[in-house]
Amino acid sequence: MSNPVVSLRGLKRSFHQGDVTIEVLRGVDLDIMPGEIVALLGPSGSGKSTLLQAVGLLEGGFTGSIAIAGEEASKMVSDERTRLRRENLGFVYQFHHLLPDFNARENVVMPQMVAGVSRQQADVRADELLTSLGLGHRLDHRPSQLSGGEQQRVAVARALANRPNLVLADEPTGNLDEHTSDRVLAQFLDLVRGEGSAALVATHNERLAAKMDRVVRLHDGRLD
Ligand SMILES: Nc1ncnc2c1ncn2[C@@H]1O[C@H](COP(=O)(O)OP(=O)(O)OP(=O)(O)O)[C@@H](O)[C@H]1O
Repeated sequence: MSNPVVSLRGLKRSFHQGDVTIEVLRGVDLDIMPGEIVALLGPSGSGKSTLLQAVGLLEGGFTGSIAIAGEEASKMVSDERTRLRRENLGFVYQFHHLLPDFNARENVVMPQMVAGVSRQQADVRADELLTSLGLGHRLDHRPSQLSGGEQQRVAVARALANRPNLVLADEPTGNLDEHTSDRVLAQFLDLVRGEGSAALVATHNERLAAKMDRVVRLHDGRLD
C-alpha cells in the first residue's frame, strides 16, 4: 500500500500570552491516504487553522511528527520545507488572496511559473482548470470584476495548478452565501476527485462535511 500523503503523530502546539499558556493541539494523530478527502470539523477556536498551518509547513512551534508523502518535515530546515511544500501541497483560504492586478488566467499561471513550468503550458493548464470550474468565459477578468463565488473558484484552480498531492482548505466557502457555497464546494470536490488529489478541509459546516470521504473532529486538542 502507498504512503499516506500526510501522517501526523503526537502533534502539539501551545501559545503563550504573558503567564497564560493555551494548549491548542495536545497530541493529534492523523493519516490521510492518496486521493482521500477529509473534513476537519470543530468549533471556533478548537485549532482547525492551527492544524492546517502545521500540515502546510507554514509555521514553526510544533512538536511531534509531521510526514508529508513519507518525508519527515519536523526537523527540516526552511529551504527543505519550502521544497516539500511546493512539491506536494496546494492551499485554498476563506479569503482568496488573489493578485488584484492579474486576471483569472494569470492568477492560475503564476504558481506554475514559480515551479518552472513554461508560460505556454501554464496557460493551457490554467484554461483547462478554469473552464472545468465553469469560468471559461471569465479568463481575462480581474478579481474585482468577478463575483465572490467566481473569485473562490479561481482560488481553487490556483491551488490545483501544480497538481498537489494534498489540498489544504481553510473554510474554503466560508465567506459565500449558502447556495453559492454549496455549488462552489461541489465543484471543488469534483475537481479534487478528478485530479486524484487528497484534501483536508476545515469547516464549521456539518452538512458540507458530510459530502466528503471522512470526517475528523477536533475536541480538547485531539481528533476524535
Ligand atoms: N498566534 C497566536 N497567538 C496566540 N494564540 C493563538 C494564535 N493563533 C491561534 N491562537 C489561539 O489558538 C486557538 C485556536 O485557534 P485556531 O485559529 O486554530 O482555531 P479555529 O478552530 O481555526 O477557529 P475558527 O473556526 O474560529 O477559525 C484560539 O484560542 C486562538 O486564540
